[in-house]
Amino acid sequence: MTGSPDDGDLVSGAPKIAVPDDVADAVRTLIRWAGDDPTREGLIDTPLRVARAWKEYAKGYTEEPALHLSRTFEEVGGYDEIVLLKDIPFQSHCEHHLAPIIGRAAIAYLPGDKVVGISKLARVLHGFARRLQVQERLTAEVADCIWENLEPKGVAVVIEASHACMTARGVGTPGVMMTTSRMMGCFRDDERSRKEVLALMGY
Ligand SMILES: Nc1nc2c(ncn2[C@@H]2O[C@H](COP(=O)(O)OP(=O)(O)OP(=O)(O)O)[C@@H](O)[C@H]2O)c(=O)[nH]1
Ligand SMILES: [Zn+2]
Repeated sequence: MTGSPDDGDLVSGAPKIAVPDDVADAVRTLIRWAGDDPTREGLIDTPLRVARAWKEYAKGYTEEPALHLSRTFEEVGGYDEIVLLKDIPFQSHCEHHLAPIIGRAAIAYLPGDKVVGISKLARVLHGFARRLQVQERLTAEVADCIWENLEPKGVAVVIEASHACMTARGVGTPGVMMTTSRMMGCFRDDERSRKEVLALMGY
């Protein structure tokens, strides 16, 4: 593979991965298309930075989020109520414009026999968020992953996010938030359970 693994003047920050020449060229083309000169000093290293940044934004493609749920605990002192992690910040990118989606998620489940370390719920969210997404699919993927792997009695996922494709361009509506939810099991079928989980989430 051709590319630039150890660019001398990019010495700080995260370890530098090699960037294939065609990827850097694509960024140069985009800069030129945007109206600037990719050979001017301030933009010389930008193609490498952008390419590496995209590997971070898209880190989810290199992981299988379900694996975060493989270590479960079956003995949690008879706890059989809702477990909720809320206000989980996340970042994603919309698949239509490659623009940032910045939001917060609330993820709840009513355990069956399996309970998972609480950080794992956020790991599952990030595993799906660090891909090109639409918010509806992100919401569904997180809920389905928990449903299939923890076999709980219910799963509820609510995501609120701001889409830069709506705030920084296009319709131009800063501050507008999109809300999506997915309810499964008791949270879908039983109105009291759904009300309880939504109240715990603050809705
Ligand atoms: N349902 C949904 N739509 C999204 C999401 N992210 C972006 N969009 C929308 O995707 C649509 C793409 O519409 P197009 O008409 O193909 O693209 P566009 O001409 O750039 O549209 P505008 O954003 O209205 O300028 C836009 O309405 C976006 O607001 C998302 O997560 N879910
Ligand atoms: Zn978009």
